[in-house]
Order: sequence, then structure tokens, then C-alpha cells
Amino acid sequence: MEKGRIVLASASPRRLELLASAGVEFDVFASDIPEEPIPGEAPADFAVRLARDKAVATAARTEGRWFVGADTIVVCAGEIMGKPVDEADAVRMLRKLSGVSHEVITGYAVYDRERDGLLCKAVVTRVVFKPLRDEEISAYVATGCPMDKAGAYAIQGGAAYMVERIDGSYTNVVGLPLCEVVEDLRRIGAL
Ligand SMILES: Cc1cn([C@H]2C[C@H](O)[C@@H](COP(=O)(O)OP(=O)(O)OP(=O)(O)O)O2)c(=O)[nH]c1=O
Repeated sequence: MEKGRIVLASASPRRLELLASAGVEFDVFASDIPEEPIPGEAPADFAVRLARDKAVATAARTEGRWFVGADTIVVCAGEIMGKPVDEADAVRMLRKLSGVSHEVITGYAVYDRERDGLLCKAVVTRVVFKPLRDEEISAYVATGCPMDKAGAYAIQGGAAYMVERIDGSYTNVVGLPLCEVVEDLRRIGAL
């Protein structure tokens, strides 16, 4: 694989690690896209729109052929949860997730600059949390870990023990549905 042809449009260390773990060679270029849902926008459409914007905006700013953008959101009882704005917000989100089922949606997009082609998808994983005690929530929030995670938790970190069940892709929850992304990159000739 010729280096520099795939660009991951992300500042997320999780996405970088996941894509690298699949043996894909790529460059990284962080995008800076405002993340606000349009009123009435369906959650999956929102995640895909952001993923597309990240990929396309990055293509305008740096060299490369294929640009991969992604966005992960948590959806619980109709609420789209991005990253918490502060610790109180993280506590609120974790209380809401306690003992119930929610969806983690990662939208991803691959922009092919040479063909001006765009591939976009959303992958959904269902996650069920055990009921959380207030002390568990406050201890976890005090670690600081929830602050840069959608839904205020990291399944790969301190929240692993809170997860009772998961139905669907695990890497999708961490931030990039690896199986699907690698398959798509192969299909479009990027790998
Ligand atoms: C639910 C969950 C989310 N997350 C992370 C993945 C994403 O990094 C983050 C959601 O924020 P995103 O806005 O999707 O991504 P980002 O801002 O971190 O990076 P970029 O936009 O530059 O690509 O939450 C976990 O690491 N573990 C989890 O279990």
C-alpha cells in the first residue's frame, strides 16, 4: 500500500488505533466540524452527515486520495448524546443509561477525491447497561474518562464492567465499525 493515499479525518486516538490494528496504512488529519443536529434530523442521518463533512472538509485541506470520516453518537430514549459538556452532564447521561438499552450509532464516510465519489453508512450497535449506583457513576466521572466520549462512557475503558449485553459490532461502539470500513475500503480499491 502506497503511504499517504488513505487519510483518516479524525482526532480520535481510538479510531487511529482501530484502523491501524487492521493493518491499514494511512495518514491522520484532524477535521474541525461543528457537531449540532438539525432540528428533526434522524440520529443516523446526523451521524452520517458529520462523517461526510469531516471527510470532505479534510480532502479540501490536505493531500490524499481516500478520506475516511466518522462520527459516533449514543441514542437513548430519543435523546442524541454526544460528548458531555461538563461533569454534571456526564452524570446525567450515565443515570439515563443506567439499567436500560440504548443504541450506539457510528456514521462513516469515505470520500474518493479522484472520482469525486462518496460512500456513506451508519452502523448501529445495541448496548444494555446494568443498573448503576450513584457511587459508581461519580467515581467513573471523577476519572475524567467520560468527558471526550459520546454518551459519557468508554466500553473499552472504565465502563466495560457496566455493560451487561451488546448486540452488534464492538468496534462500532469504540468509534469505527472496523469490519464494515475495511470491507468498503477493499471494495472501492483503496486496499
Ligand atoms: C460510546 C463510546 C464512544 N467513544 C468515543 C469515540 C469517539 O472518539 C467519541 C465520540 O466523538 P466523535 O465526535 O465521534 O469523535 P471525536 O470528536 O472523538 O473525533 P473526530 O471527530 O476528530 O473523529 O466517543 C469511545 O471511545 N468509547 C465508547 O464506548
